[in-house]
Amino acid sequence: MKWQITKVFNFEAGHRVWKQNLTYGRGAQFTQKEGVPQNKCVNLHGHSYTLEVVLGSDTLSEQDMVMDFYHVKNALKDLIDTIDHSFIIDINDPIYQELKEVAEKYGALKIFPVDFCPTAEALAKYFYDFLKKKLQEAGLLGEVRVVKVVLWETKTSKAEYMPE
Ligand SMILES: Nc1nc2c(c(=O)[nH]1)N=C([C@H](O)[C@H](O)COP(=O)(O)OP(=O)(O)OP(=O)(O)O)CN2
Repeated sequence: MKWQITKVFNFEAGHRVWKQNLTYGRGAQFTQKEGVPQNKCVNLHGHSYTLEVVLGSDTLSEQDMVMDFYHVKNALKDLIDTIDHSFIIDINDPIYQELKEVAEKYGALKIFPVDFCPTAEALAKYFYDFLKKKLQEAGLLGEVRVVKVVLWETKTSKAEYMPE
């Protein structure tokens, strides 16, 4: 890709990494020396997320742009507005049904159901797939590619999704 542009979005959301288990699995050997760690991310908690979407193209439009940043913003606007101040929850999470009932009963909990454990990695893929589909529907995929999506969960932790 000759050109790449990046648009940054910020949103607040809660989630819970219900699959977190620090006692086994990939990398657990680095943690075992600390004793039994707490799986703190299984708790309901929130983040000020920063999302970076990178679009690329080998050509510029008649306006000398990969795509106007304004259009990039609008392609994701509805999704960002929906996920902002929501609680992202996996429909396979054992507490999903009860949380859904609480949300319906009190109306003070906006849930954003997904069908994966909402890690930074999985959410980065979610945004990537969403934006790629938008470009596809607009007939733009031949000219413009989603190069990658970066999702910052905290100031020290981010995930990147760049499948191609
Ligand atoms: N590979 C991943 N690991 C973890 C994820 C994730 O999405 N992908 N998520 C979490 C939690 O959601 C957590 O909130 C963030 O974890 P962590 O970076 O450990 O947070 P800290 O604030 O404790 O980090 P510091 O090292 O203190 O900056 C857990 N793991």
